[in-house]
Amino acid sequence: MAAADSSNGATTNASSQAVPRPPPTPSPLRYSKFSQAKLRILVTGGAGFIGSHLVDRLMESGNNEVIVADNFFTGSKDNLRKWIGHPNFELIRHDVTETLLVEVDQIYHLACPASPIFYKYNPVKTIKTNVIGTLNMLGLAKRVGARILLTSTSEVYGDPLEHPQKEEYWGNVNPIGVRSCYDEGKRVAETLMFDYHRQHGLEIRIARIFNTYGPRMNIDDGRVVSNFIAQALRGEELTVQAPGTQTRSFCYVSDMVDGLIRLMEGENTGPINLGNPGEFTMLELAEAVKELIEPSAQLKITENTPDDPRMRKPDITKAKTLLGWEPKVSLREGLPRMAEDFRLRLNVPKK
Ligand SMILES: O=C(O)[C@H]1O[C@H](OP(=O)(O)OP(=O)(O)OC[C@H]2O[C@@H](n3ccc(=O)[nH]c3=O)[C@H](O)[C@@H]2O)[C@H](O)[C@@H](O)[C@@H]1O
Repeated sequence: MAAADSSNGATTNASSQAVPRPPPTPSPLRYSKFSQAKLRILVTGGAGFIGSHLVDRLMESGNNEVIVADNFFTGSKDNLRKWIGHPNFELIRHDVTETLLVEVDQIYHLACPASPIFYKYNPVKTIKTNVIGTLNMLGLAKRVGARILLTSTSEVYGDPLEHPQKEEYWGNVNPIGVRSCYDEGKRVAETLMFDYHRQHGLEIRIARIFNTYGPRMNIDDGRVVSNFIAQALRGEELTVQAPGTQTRSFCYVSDMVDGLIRLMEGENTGPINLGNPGEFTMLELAEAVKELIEPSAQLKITENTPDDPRMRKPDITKAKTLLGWEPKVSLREGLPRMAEDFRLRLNVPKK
């Protein structure tokens, strides 16, 4: 009986009452899965376009501590301004090609330039980011027992010979082309995820993201939606790359973030396509921007780049059935919201 009392700290021994108890030792694992008080979540690339919207959602829940690691190559501190100084938030300038030691429960691994002009700018660095960066994050996940989600891409399907693309399709990718640093890099990253899963039992999640747009995209990002909107607002011609009949399916960023969180929280490893199945030619997109944002805009056909996929549209049956997810925001709703953000950042008065 006495032993039980003592182990509960309820001993009546006078001498032990006289000794003050030491304060509890602060543990670096205080908020980790060992206590369940709050989830501690690492977001690599969290200062980027999709990353920063994801951070907003994770922070707004109030149940998480969020650590962002970003090298600011394409991301920006500005995207995270409202969280800097918040007790549940930390921002680390870090390049994922170097190892990182942090105690976390979940890792959203987004870090990698995603716009073709940026990922082709330093292709060796891009493939290092995808391969070494993913290896480093998997090593971290293994060490601390974290669940890890990789944002892969529709580019793993290359210039697809099946339409729409299902997750079972293995793709049609040029292994030595100018896009390969990204496409093949992400394919290897997926391979690494599954090898760590099979060999070490890691909890993995893979999202294959299709073209995503919305507020906070870099104005000079180079991708088609940001180009067309910036051009329309600046009174420039909309540069439709030839032939203009190539298609893409555009997903609004809030829908994408919702899909990523559902995938992380669910039970399926993926890969799972996340994208909006609404499919448009680039000429149709230019016409929509013209109609919704700047009716006087002119179109200009320009030269295309090598290996540009001729069509792309996700089959999202898996996301619907396994995650209960489908996009809510149509292109016609999303374009004006993004244009409003660009208008403010470009300081263009409303007409
Ligand atoms: O936005 C994305 O989410 C995707 O962007 C790129 O894929 P891509 O589809 O080539 O993106 P864009 O550079 O926006 O090109 C889309 C289409 O628009 C055309 N385009 C691009 C820019 C432009 O000014 N005009 C124009 O017609 C391109 O020729 C291409 O056919 C990346 O490679 C993907 O990984 C990424 O997921």
